[in-house]
Amino acid sequence: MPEHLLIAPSILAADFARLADEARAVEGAADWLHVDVMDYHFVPNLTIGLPVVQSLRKATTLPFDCHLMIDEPARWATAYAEAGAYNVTFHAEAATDPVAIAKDLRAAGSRAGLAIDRDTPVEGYLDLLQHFDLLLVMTIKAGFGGQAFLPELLDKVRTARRHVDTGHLELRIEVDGGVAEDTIAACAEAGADTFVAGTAVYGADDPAAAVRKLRARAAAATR
Ligand SMILES: O=C(CO)[C@H](O)[C@H](O)COP(=O)(O)O
Repeated sequence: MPEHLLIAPSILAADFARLADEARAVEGAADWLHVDVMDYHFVPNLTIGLPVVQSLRKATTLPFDCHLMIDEPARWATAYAEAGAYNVTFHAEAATDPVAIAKDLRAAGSRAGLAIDRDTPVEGYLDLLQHFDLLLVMTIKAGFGGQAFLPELLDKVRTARRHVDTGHLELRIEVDGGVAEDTIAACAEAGADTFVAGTAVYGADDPAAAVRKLRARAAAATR
C-alpha cells in the first residue's frame, strides 16, 4: 500500500464560470485536481476539452488528474499529457490497445491511468496493470456527479489491491463517484489510496476544509 493517501477534488462539481478560482480554493489542501473530460459519446454528458485544460493549467499549481470519458482515447490522450497533465486516465471500455496508449502517455511525459466503469469486471485487466501508474475504479456509472455511491463496486478495489500487493506493483488505486465523508472509509479499507470527490468538496461551504476532513477519515480507516 503506498504511504500517501491522495485527495483529488473533481472540478465537475465546481462553478464552471469560476474554474480558476475553484481550482485555487483547494490548493494547499488537495493533492491533485481531477478534471473530467466527457464527449457526449462515451458518456451522455459533455464537459470540457483540451482548450480549457490548457488554460486552467496556467491558473493553478495543483497537478492535473485528467479523466477522459471519451471515445477514441488513442487519438486524444497524449494531447492532455502535452498540455501538462500529471496523470491521464482513459477508459478500458473505449480502448482497443490500452498498453500502447499507456506507453504513448509516458513518452509524452505524463503518468498513465486505466479506468473501468461500473459494469466492467476488473479481472480481465489485472495483467495489464504492470503497464500503468493508476487504476481508476468507478464507484458509480460514469457520466454525472452527485450520484449515490455503490459499495458493491469495492469488490473490484479489493481484487485489484490483492493483485497489486502480491505483484509488488507501483500502482495507485483510485475511486471516483459518491466519495464523501460517509463513504471514504470503506474505500480506504478496501484498498483505495487515491480518492476523487466532487460534490463532497465543491458542495461544501469550505472546499479546502472538506478535503482535510476526507483525508482524516481515509487516514483513520487505514491505521
Ligand atoms: O467521473 C465523474 C463522473 O463520471 C466524477 O468525477 C464523479 O462523479 C465525482 O462526482 P461526485 O463526487 O459528486 O460523485
